[in-house]
Amino acid sequence: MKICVMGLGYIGLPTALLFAAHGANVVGVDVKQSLVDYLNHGNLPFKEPGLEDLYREARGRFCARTEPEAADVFLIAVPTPLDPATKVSNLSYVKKAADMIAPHLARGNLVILESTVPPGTSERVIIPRLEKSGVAVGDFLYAHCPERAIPGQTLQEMAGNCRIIGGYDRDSTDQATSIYRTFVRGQIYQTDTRTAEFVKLMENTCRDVNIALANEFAQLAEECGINVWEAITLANKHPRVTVLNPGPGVGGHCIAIDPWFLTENSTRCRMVSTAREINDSMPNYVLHVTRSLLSGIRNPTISIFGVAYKGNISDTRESPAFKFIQLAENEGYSIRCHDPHVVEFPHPLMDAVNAAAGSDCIVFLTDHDCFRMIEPATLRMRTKFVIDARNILDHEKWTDQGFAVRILGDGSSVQLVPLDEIAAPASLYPAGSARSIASPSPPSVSLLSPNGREGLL
Ligand SMILES: NC(=O)c1ccc[n+]([C@@H]2O[C@H](COP(=O)([O-])OP(=O)(O)OC[C@H]3O[C@@H](n4cnc5c(N)ncnc54)[C@H](O)[C@@H]3O)[C@@H](O)[C@H]2O)c1
Ligand SMILES: CC(=O)N[C@@H]1[C@@H](OP(=O)(O)OP(=O)(O)OC[C@H]2O[C@@H](n3ccc(=O)[nH]c3=O)[C@H](O)[C@@H]2O)O[C@H](CO)[C@@H](O)[C@@H]1O
Repeated sequence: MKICVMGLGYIGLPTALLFAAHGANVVGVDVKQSLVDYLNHGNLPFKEPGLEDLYREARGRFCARTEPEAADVFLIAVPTPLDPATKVSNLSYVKKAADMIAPHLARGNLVILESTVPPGTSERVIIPRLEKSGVAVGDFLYAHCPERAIPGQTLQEMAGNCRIIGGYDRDSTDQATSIYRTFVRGQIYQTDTRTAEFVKLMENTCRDVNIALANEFAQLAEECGINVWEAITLANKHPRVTVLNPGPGVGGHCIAIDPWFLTENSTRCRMVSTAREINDSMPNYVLHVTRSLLSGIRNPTISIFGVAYKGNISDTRESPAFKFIQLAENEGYSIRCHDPHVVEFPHPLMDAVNAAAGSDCIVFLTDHDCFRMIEPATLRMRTKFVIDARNILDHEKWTDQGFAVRILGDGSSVQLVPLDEIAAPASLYPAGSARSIASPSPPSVSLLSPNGREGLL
């Protein structure tokens, strides 16, 4: 069997290699000549556990090209971004991919759309473009098979997760099912194309709404003076409750985007757009917390630890760090960035020691495991503030080194400071002192460590 995979990114490349490693002859197509050359020289453009081994297994049955060619199966995995101005899906890449396939399409071929699209896109947009080949749908087979693997565990999930296959007709659904069966170990559920499109968007919208709820709980907890992390742990003891984790915002290529795809044609959506609004406002909230800590410090510098959109990956797409940095720079803060996983970022990336040197506050935006290993004693800060927006640190380790730690959602560590208790200017205290955080003008909050004793402002 010959499969032509359109788009060799985070989804298309692993999918192409999985098919090739399981016996298919795969032509991977990407419009980026440089990527095609890079792959054909044996290189991989991004890291993902198991991908190098898979590439070795696929060797001999995978090649990269810039143009499609005749095949039994065409699989589309090109981007479907959101237009930032209109919050409407940009379908130009899937349209182009369908147009590129059409001249090679023959009776009996199967076309699979893996890209995430608004409900109805297959019938209204993709199939009519494929029919320009002169072959009618029904004579070629068509299925939407949304991809649901999570970055960081892509290969494991592509093979192990259950799949939804939405065929144009019975034959399309069954053919697509048997093709995925070559490497999918999970259950395969069959449906129609429009339902498959809708299910994919529902899944990510459900997660977005639940994260928004957690983010709202975090802000409420701060107002109530309690620790949301403890409260979530306790609430989750209930057999029918699962509260997710609050954080500095929702990033990535999917969760921040797909809810808009679901609602773009509707006039009835309230909860979905409110959830988006809450999650999109979290960088503002973290900056608001940062601002209240740094008020009164002259020419303050913020060190951002973690610019990837989530822990232990290098992907920065839609990362909350972008908004936080832009807002902070617009307010005049100097910014330094550190992220050991990320290779390319518009802001210069430094090692931890340099990113923290002379800084006034470290803001942990990403939950990389390696951040837990940082030794605070090695960091030479001007003012020892830490904001843990993911609740990942060993807070006692940091407070022992004189840092005042503010945990997102921990209202038990935030107290109003009576004016006569405001600390003296930072410069009066030696570096390393737990009381080295101060301002000539009063900050509105003070900090206690989780045990309420150390790191007091
Ligand atoms: N990344 C994820 O975690 C993930 C998970 C589930 C679903 N998805 C969906 O899968 C689709 C692909 O996402 P991705 O993350 O792999 O994108 P990506 O940006 O990593 O890769 C897409 C690739 O397609 C190429 N391309 C663009 N137009 C093309 C064309 N006409 N012909 C051939 N190649 C073309 C681009 O050059 C790029 O290399 C999107 O719809 C996305 O929403 C992504
Ligand atoms: C339904 C689902 O699971 N879909 C997954 C999702 O993959 P993802 O990597 O985008 O998803 P997340 O890990 O949820 O991260 C998103 C952002 O939310 C933040 N976050 C997360 C959990 C939390 O409790 N609190 C948070 O604040 C996190 O830091 C990050 O910024 O979409 C893919 C493409 O469609 C799917 O294929 C994949 O199955």
